[in-house]
Amino acid sequence: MTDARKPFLRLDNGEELPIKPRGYQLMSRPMLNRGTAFTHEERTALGLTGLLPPGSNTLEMQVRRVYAQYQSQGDDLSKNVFLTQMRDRNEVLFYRLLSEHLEEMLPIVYTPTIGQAIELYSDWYSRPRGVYLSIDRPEEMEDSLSNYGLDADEVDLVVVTDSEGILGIGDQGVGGIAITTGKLAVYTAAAGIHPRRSIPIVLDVGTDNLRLLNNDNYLGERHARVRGERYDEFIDRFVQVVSRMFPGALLHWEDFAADNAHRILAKYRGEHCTFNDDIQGTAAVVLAAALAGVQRIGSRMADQRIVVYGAGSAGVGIAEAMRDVMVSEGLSREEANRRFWCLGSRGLITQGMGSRVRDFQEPYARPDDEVIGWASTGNRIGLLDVVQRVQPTILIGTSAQAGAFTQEVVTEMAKHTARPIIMPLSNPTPRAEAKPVDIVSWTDGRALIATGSPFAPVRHGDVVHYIAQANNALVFPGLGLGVSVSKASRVSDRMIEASARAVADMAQDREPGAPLLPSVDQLRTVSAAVALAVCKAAAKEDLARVELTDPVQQVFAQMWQPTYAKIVL
Ligand SMILES: NC(=O)C1=CN([C@@H]2O[C@H](COP(=O)(O)OP(=O)(O)OC[C@H]3O[C@@H](n4cnc5c(N)ncnc54)[C@H](O)[C@@H]3O)[C@@H](O)[C@H]2O)C=CC1
Ligand SMILES: CC(=O)C(=O)O
Ligand SMILES: [Mg+2]
Repeated sequence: MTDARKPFLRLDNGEELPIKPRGYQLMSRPMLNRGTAFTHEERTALGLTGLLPPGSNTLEMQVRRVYAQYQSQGDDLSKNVFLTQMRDRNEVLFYRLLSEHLEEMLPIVYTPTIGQAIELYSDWYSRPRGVYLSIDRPEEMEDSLSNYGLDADEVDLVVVTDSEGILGIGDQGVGGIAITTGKLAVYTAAAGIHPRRSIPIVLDVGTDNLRLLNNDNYLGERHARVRGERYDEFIDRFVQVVSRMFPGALLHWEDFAADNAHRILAKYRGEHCTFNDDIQGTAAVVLAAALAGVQRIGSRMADQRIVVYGAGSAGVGIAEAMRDVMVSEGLSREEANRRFWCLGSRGLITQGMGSRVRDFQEPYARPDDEVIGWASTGNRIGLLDVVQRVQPTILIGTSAQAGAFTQEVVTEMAKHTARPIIMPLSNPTPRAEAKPVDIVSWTDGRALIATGSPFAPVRHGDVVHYIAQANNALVFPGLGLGVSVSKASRVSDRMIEASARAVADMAQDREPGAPLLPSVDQLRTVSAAVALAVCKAAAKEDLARVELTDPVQQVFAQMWQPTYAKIVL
C-alpha cells in the first residue's frame, strides 16, 4: 500500500512536512529547492526528471561552486545581488554559504553594502520579498499579510520599517523593505531563526525623498510622507492587526525617524511584545563595548563623562542604557543624567532651546548657566567647544555626519584622558564620524575604538588594533531567539541589559589591541549567549510563558541549521 504522506521532509525535530509541488513549481520554492543536490530517486519522485543536468552534488560541493561564483563578482554590489538571487533560489544553500563565510559576507548582505542596494532598490528591482503595506489602502492590510501564506502559529518575528531613517542614508521610501530582509538574514545566520517563521514588512507612507519621487522607476507610493493623525492611525491599525493575526510574534521596529521611533516604542511596549532595534538593540551593544572599555581601564560607568554626538534614536537609547547602569552603580537618576552632553544638528542641547528639545532628549538638556561662554562662534555650541569644556572620557557618534570627529576634536579629547573611548557608530561606512586608522594615529594608539560598520585592523608600532564592530547585529538576533524560546510576553529593560552583559562577558581579551567586543565570526555563539541571558531575564521577571527547564538545550534546539532535511520517498 502506498503511504499518502510521501514524499515528505523529515525535519530535525521529527516533524514531517508533505512536499506538494512538483517540477519547476518545486524548484521555484526557495525553501524546498535544492537544485543539483536532488538525488536521482528524488528527481523521479518529484517530477524533476530531465529538468536538471544529470550530475548530482552534495551541499558541500554546491557551497564550493557558489563561493567561487561569488568571488568572481566584480564589486560588492554585484556580490549583494548575487547573494540575493541565490536566497531567492535556494535558501539552505544561501544560509550555508553565509554562515561558512559570515565575516566576509556580512558587510555584503548587511551594512555597508545594503545601503547601496536600498538606494538602488527601484532601479535594480527584480522580484519582491516581504509584505508591502500602503497607507493609501489600509483596508488591504489583513489580505496582504494573509497572502504571505503563514498561519497564526507559524510566525516568531515581524520586522517592520517605515523607511524614514534607513541607516544613516535617510528616507528611502519603499526600498526600505531591503533593510528588513537584511536584518532577517542576520537573524537566521546569527541566531538560527527559521527563515520561514518571520515576515519582513515595509509601511509605505510616501517619501520626502525628491530623488525617488522624480525617478520614473520608483516603485513606492508617489507622494510626500503622510504624517500626523493618519500616520498614527495606520501604525495603530498595523499593531492591532499583527497582534491579532500573529499573537506569538515579536515585533521589531527598524529605522523609523527618531520622534516616531520613541513615540511608537513608548506607546506599545507595555502591552505588546515589541522592541526598537535602533534604540534598544544599539544601546545594548554599545553598552557592552563601553562596559568592556571602562573595565579595561580599571574604571566604572559612573565615573565617565560622555558626549553623545547625534541625539536621535540610537544616541539617546545609548545614553539611557548607560544612565541606568550608572544608577545601578549608586548615582541618583539626576546625577547620572548630568554625566551626558548630547548634541543635535543645532549643537549642544540646552534647556534654553525650549520646544526645540524633543521629549526624549529632555533629561539630558544642559542648564544654560553651565554653558555660558562655551560657544566659540555665534550661539551654537559645537562638538569641539563641548570636548574642550567637558573633557569627556567617552565620545559616541550617532549623527551620520561623516568625518565629524576631526583631528582637532580627537586630539583635544586625548589631551585629558589616558585611554579615550571613541565610537564612531554611524552606518554605512562613508557616514562614519571618523576612521579608526586616523583615531589610532591621532591618539598615538591610546584610544579604545568601536565602529558601526566593519573596519580593518590598524597597526601602530608593534600593536595591531582590532576594531570592534559595535553593531546591533551582535544583539538583536539573540534577543529575538531568547524571546522566541521563552515565549516572553514583553521585552523589558532588564532583558536588554542582560543582552549587553552577555556580549560584554564574551570580550574578555586584555591583550594590547584586543577588540572591545567579540568579533563577527563568533556571531552564532554570541547570539546563543544573548538568547540564554534573555531567557533567564524573562523568567526572573515572570515574563516567560514556557518553563525553562534546560534553557541551554532549549536555546540550542531552536537554532535552525542550514542543511537539507531528509526527503522520505
Ligand atoms: N552601530 C549601530 O548598531 C547603529 C548605528 N546607527 C547609526 O547611527 C546614525 C543615526 O541613526 P539614528 O539614531 O537611527 O538616526 P536619527 O535620525 O534618529 O538620529 C540622528 C541624530 O543626529 C543628529 N544630527 C544631525 N546632524 C547633526 C550634526 N551636524 N551635529 C550633531 N548632531 C546631528 C540629528 O539631530 C539626530 O538627532 C546612522 O548613521 C545609523 O546608521 C543607528 C543604529 C544602530
Ligand atoms: C545598524 C542599524 O540598525 C543602523 O545603522 O540603523
Ligand atoms: Mg537601524
